[in-house]
Amino acid sequence: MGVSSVSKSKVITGDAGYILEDVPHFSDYISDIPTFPNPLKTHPAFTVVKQYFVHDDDTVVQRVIAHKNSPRGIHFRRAGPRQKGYFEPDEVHACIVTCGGLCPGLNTVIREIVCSLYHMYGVKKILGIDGGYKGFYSRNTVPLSPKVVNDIHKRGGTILGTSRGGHDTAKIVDSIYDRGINQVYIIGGDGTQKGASFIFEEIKRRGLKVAVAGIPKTIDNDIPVIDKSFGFDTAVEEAQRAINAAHVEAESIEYGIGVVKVMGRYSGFIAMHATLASRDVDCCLIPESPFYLEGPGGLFEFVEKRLKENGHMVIVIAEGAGQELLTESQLSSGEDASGNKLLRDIGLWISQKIKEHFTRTNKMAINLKYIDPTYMIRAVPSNASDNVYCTLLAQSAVHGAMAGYTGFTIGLVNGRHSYIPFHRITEKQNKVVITDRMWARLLSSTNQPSFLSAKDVVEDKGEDERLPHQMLPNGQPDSDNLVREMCSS
Ligand SMILES: Nc1ncnc2c1ncn2[C@@H]1O[C@H](COP(=O)(O)OP(=O)(O)OP(=O)(O)O)[C@@H](O)[C@H]1O
Ligand SMILES: O=P(O)(O)OC[C@H]1O[C@](O)(CO)[C@@H](O)[C@@H]1O
Ligand SMILES: [Mg+2]
Repeated sequence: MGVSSVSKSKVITGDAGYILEDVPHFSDYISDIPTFPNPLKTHPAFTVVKQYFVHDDDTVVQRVIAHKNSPRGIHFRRAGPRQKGYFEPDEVHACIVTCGGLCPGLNTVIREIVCSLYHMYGVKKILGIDGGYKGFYSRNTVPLSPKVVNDIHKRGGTILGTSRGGHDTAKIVDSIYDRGINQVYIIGGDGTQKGASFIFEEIKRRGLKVAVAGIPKTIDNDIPVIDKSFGFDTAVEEAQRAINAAHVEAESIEYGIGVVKVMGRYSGFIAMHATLASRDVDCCLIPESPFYLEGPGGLFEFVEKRLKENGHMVIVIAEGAGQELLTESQLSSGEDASGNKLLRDIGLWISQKIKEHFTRTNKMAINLKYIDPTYMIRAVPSNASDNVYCTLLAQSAVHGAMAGYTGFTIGLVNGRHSYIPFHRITEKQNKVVITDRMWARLLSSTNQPSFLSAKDVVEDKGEDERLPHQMLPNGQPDSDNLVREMCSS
């Protein structure tokens, strides 16, 4: 097969400002590649469905709000089954790997990739890679079949195991080649998808007919472009249990304070949504919204006020919040095996600070209970809606690989499953935009201070410096977040 070079990003333009940010396809770098009719054409479940196959020209718009004269804007290729296949079922040798932290729904995605390959396309050779990326070159593989994965969606975690670090592109691609694998399904967060992109580039460089499909996973919901990541709904639901417990503890005792820490290294989505869902939370602290403790408009003043008014309060804090308050020596040093910065337990820190404040000022005898449910939230099986979401993600990934697409991540864009080029989801992180309506809704629901105006005066920081994530490098507002915010309005 002939190998030709392809440009890094595949952009196709059309009339009226239409832009398609397309994903790579085997035909971009392998010539004379044979095609086959999609076996779903004769599958009893699908033959009755009108227009089951996605039209080759179907694309999904990124920004749904448009003005009369606005350009049509960025689109992604619509996911789904194609008439033409680039693999014969018995030629396929697929593998699945899970990397990074745990997230509800991992097992459901594994299960549904296996079942879609097996039951829809008749693929029988499917392997699990044990223990994340390093498992490609340091562990034995696990044979997967519908029987093996039948019940796994009822369990938290990942039956394949996961890990951080150990991404060695050359060794991984050698292992893929040596094992004769030609479809690689990679489930993981931003780091994992960066790793998947390197694997794809190396496979393309070697001219191999191997499809690389990413399924984005992150409990923090910090992957851009997509509407939300799987497991996020489950995490928010599970966080309610901890918040309820904190509320029960706090309201049962005089001047009770419940502090709950949830995950969210750089993005406060779990904290924000759990707060909005609960209505028992008095104050939500997230990484995107700097806060301060002392003085007018500070956290201590608000805690005192709320305790005087209600006799108790609940604080939800994301693990990455308040890092700017820690001194150099207080910041946890070191990184995990993937190079992610290790964070100090901010929930414990803030609890101590509040206790010290009330002891020092002798204003009221508070009773503070600190609950850290972070790993409990992550370890549960996915709820019903996440299960359905995981199923569709898995099916879309399989349809894409069978149709010869590669180097893509599958994701929901404005409610439609789409194939998104890796670079679009790895180039930045999705964050809560605190000047958007959703954060305003939270502030109006908790009636907590925004902590902004006083800080502006004290530190006189420009908006761009304080909230760099709100602007793209070109100075334009972050349209991904605008879209998301608009969708939620
Ligand atoms: N820039 C990178 N290039 C290549 N591989 C990477 C990169 N970043 C991370 N990886 C690899 O991806 C895997 C998972 O990365 P990481 O631990 O950062 O988790 P993640 O996928 O971001 O998930 P999460 O942060 O949601 O837990 C690791 O094996 C790591 O070596
Ligand atoms: O499993 P570990 O290494 O403790 O990772 C914890 C991190 O993983 C995540 O759950 C997902 O990135 C973060 O919220 C959290 O900071
Ligand atoms: Mg990550």
